[in-house]
Amino acid sequence: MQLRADFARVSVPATSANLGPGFDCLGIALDLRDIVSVHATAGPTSIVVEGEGAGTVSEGDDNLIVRAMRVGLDHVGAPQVGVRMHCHNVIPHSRGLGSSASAVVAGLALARELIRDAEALDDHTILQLATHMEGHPDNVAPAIEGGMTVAWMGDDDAQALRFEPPASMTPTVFIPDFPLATSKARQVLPDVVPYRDAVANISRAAVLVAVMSDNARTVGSDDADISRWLFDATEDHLHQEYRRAVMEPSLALVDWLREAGVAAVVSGAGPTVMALNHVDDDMRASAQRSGWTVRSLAVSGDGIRTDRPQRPNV
Ligand SMILES: Nc1ncnc2c1ncn2[C@@H]1O[C@H](COP(=O)(O)OP(=O)(O)O)[C@@H](O)[C@H]1O
Ligand SMILES: N[C@@H](CCOP(=O)(O)O)C(=O)O
Repeated sequence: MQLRADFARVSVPATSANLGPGFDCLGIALDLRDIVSVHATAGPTSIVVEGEGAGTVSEGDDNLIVRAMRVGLDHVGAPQVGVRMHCHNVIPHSRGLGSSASAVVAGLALARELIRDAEALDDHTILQLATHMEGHPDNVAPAIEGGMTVAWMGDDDAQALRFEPPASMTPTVFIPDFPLATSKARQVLPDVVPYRDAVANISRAAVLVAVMSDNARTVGSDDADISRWLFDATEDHLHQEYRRAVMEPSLALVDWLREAGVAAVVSGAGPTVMALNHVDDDMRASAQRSGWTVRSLAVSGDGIRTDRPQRPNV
């Protein structure tokens, strides 16, 4: 496979996985984007990181975006190139907002922009490669396609359905000042769970998809507003409680918000907390006083965005 271009720029959204009961399955894209540009050069790798991760993420060939880009180029048999990369990062790292999935998807999307036959790295192929790198498909699916996604592992490959959540939905995220690596938050999960917990999660996750896809109605009721089920639909028994010990403040915040009727969940593997329905000003202010960064983020209808500027500025 030959290269088509020697410059590419893409942006990829933050994502929030699980949404409570949909462990390793449900995800939503949020309107917070990392922008990455790359020059293919003959020289050695050089990376400039601005914003999140500046001074901490690798600026060499083991940088996650570069690794993903190389996976993409290898997959299609394209030549490896020297890399001059610029990263403008706004997605917080190790906070449960899918920064690593966004980095992986950005690298693969950059590879697609550089090669002659973009179809060889279509969204389905990027979903496979990115899921393989991440280990689970729930963040990468909305990072690629935007909106809300249901992703699962088939016998051989990852699959995902995408749909548009209600236009009125603007999640609120509560971002703490402490990080938690996803790998660490996965280590505390049990190998087996009680049957009744699995059943509870299946029902909640199914209700959540119905509520979010905005075309369901309550059986035996004339009330067309099903958003009142959002609270029940975000109840989880599979991962959040098991993770309490590694993010006590996050679970305490979830408890506090839920006691007030807010449909709050741990975002991804935490430690960010996300609320799917309204959070009043007093609650926001109170959380802020306790050190949480509180932001309302619209759902991003787009996943990967590609920008083909006239004059590259790497
Ligand atoms: N934009 C990026 N560029 C390079 N590496 C990144 C980037 N974003 C995330 N990473 C890597 O992924 C790690 C965080 O991944 P993870 O623990 O899965 O948390 P999360 O994906 O929830 O933010 C960072 O410490 C960093 O090594
Ligand atoms: N299903 C995963 C989601 C991890 O999301 P992240 O944003 O924390 O990387 C999990 O719960 O481990």
